Amino acid sequence: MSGARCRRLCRTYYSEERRSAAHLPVSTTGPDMTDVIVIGAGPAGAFAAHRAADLGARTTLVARDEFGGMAANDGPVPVRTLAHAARLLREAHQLDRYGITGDGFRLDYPRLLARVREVVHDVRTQSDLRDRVDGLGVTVHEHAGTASFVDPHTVETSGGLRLHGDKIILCTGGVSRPLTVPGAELTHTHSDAWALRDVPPSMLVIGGGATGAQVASIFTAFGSRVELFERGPRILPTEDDDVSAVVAEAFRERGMVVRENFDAIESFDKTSDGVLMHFTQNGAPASAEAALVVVAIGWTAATTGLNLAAAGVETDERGFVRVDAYQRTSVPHIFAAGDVTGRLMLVPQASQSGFIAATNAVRGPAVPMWDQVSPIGSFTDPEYAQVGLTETKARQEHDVIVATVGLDAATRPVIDGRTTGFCKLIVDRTSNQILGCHVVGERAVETTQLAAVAMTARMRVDELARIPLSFPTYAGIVGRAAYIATRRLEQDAGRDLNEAS
Ligand SMILES: Cc1cc2nc3c(=O)[nH]c(=O)nc-3n(C[C@H](O)[C@H](O)[C@H](O)COP(=O)(O)OP(=O)(O)OC[C@H]3O[C@@H](n4cnc5c(N)ncnc54)[C@H](O)[C@@H]3O)c2cc1C
Ligand SMILES: NC(=O)c1ccc[n+]([C@@H]2O[C@H](COP(=O)([O-])OP(=O)(O)OC[C@H]3O[C@@H](n4cnc5c(N)ncnc54)[C@H](O)[C@@H]3O)[C@@H](O)[C@H]2O)c1
Repeated sequence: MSGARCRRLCRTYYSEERRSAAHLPVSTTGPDMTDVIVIGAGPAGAFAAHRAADLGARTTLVARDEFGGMAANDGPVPVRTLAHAARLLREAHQLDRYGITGDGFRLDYPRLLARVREVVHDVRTQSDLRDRVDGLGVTVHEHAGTASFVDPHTVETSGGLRLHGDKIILCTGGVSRPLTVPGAELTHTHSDAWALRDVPPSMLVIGGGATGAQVASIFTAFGSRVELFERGPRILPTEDDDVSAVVAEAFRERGMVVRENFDAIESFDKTSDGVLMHFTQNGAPASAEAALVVVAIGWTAATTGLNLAAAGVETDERGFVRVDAYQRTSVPHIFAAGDVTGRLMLVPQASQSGFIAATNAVRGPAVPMWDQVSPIGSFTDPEYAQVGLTETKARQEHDVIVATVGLDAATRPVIDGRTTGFCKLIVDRTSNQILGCHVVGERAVETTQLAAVAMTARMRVDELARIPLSFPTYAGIVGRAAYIATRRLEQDAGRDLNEAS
C-alpha cells in the first residue's frame, strides 16, 4: 500500500480513537473548527502538530510554503550541503600530500545547486515525520499562504483558508534582520545563494555570527574573495574568546579579510561590477566593493502578516513573541514555539519547544520547558562548537581549572593533516563537574556531543577521563583534556581521584 493511501485510511480511525482515549470533547461546530491550529511547519510546528494529534486533539497544520520550514528548505539542510562541498574541496587539496596525483578540481556551482535541491528533496521524503503527522490524522495545508489572525480564535490565510481553533500554536520561525541604511536594497541574505548562477568573484559578508561566519567560510572555500565585517570586537561573539580568536586567525590564513570593531555602515551604491559599501572605522570614512553583499546581522521573529494585534498576542522589546515557561503567550489559549520566541534558535530546541507547547495546549499548562545542556556548533572551516559556560562566564561564577589540548598534540588530527584547533574543558574545582567544553577544528561539532552527554549525566571529569574512548578518534581529545584536568585536580588535592571514588 502506498504511503499516501495508508495515510488516508489510517487518518480517520486514528484521530477518533485517540480523541476518545484522551477524553477530549467531540467538536460541535462546523467543519473548519479544530482543537489545535499550528501555524508554520518547521521543526517547531511539525513537532507541535504531531504531539497535539498524538494526544488526541483534532489538529490542523498551516504552512505558508513547504513542510519542513526554513530548517529543511533554506537553513541547516541546504547550507550544510554547501559546507559539505567546501569540505570535499579541502579534502581534494590534500590529495597530493597523501601521494594521490591527478588533475586539478573545479567547482561547478549550478551542479552543486542541483545536488542541494536533491538533498533537500531526499531529506524531506526520507524523514518519517511527515508520514507520522499524516498518520495521526493531522490536516496539513501546505502552500496555504501567509496566515493571519482575524480574531483570537480565527485564522485566515492569503491562500483563502479560514480556520477556527480552540487553541493556536505559533511556530512561524524567524527572518533575517535587514540593514536600514540607504542602498540596503542592493544587499542579499544567505537565501540568495540558491539563486546565484555562479560563485561571485568577491563578497562582503556583514555580521560575524553563526550565519555570517558560515557563508564567509563556504564562499572562501569556493574561491570568492571574502571580507567579513563584524561590528563587535570579535567574530562569533557568543563563543568562548579563544574560539573566536582561533577561528578568525584560521579564516585569515585561508585568505579571508576579517574586519572587527568597525563603527557603522553608512550606505551602499551600485557600481558596474557590484556594490560599493561606505562605512566608518575609527571615526574615518572607508569603503569596500564586491560583486555581492550578504547581510547576516541577526535573526528576528517572523510575525509580519500574522496580525498579532487581532489576537492580543504581545511581543517583547526585540519583537519576539513573549512566552512563559509553558510556551504560553500573553493570550492563554495561544502558544508559541521555536525561533519566533527568540530563545536559543536551533532545530533541537525548536522541536522540543513545539512538543512542550502542544502538550500544554492540549492538556493545560503543566509541563514547563526545562533547562538543558545545549551543544551548539557550526560547519565552518575550521568547525567550532561549544557546550556549557565559556571560560569568562565560568570564572565569574566558579573556582575553575581549565585544560586545553591542541589538535596538533592528538593522534587522529595529525594522521588526517587537520591540526588547526583545540579542545578546552572547563571544570569546577570543588565538584569536579564539567562546566563547559569548547572545540575548534575538524569534527568539532561531533566531538562536543560527547562532552554534552557527560555534562547531562553530571559525570565528574575523572569519570570521563576513565572511559577508554576509541583510538585514534577526534572524540578522544575530550578524554585527553579530561585526563589533564583530572591530574591537575589531583595535584591540587594531593590525592588520587580514582582511589577516592
Ligand atoms: C543559515 C542557517 C543555518 C542554520 N544552521 C543550523 C544548524 O546547523 N543547526 C541548527 O540546529 N540550527 C540551525 N539553524 C537554525 C534553525 O534553522 C532554526 O532554529 C529552525 O529552523 C527554527 O525552527 P522553527 O520551526 O521555529 O522555524 P522555521 O524552520 O523557520 O519554520 C517556520 C515556517 O513558518 C512559515 N511561516 C512564517 N510565517 C508564516 C505565516 N504567517 N503563516 C504561515 N506560515 C508561516 C515559514 O515560511 C517557515 O516555513 C540555522 C539557521 C540559518 C539561517
Ligand atoms: N550552525 C548553526 O547552528 C547555525 C548557523 C546559522 C544560524 N544559526 C542560528 O541562527 C541564529 C541567527 O544567526 P545570525 O548569524 O543570523 O545572527 P547572530 O545574532 O548570531 O549574529 C549576528 C552578528 O552580526 C553582528 N552585527 C549586528 N549588527 C551588525 C552591523 N550593523 N554590522 C556588522 N555586524 C553586525 C553581531 O554583532 C553578531 O555578531 C543564531 O542565533 C543561531 O541560533 C545557527
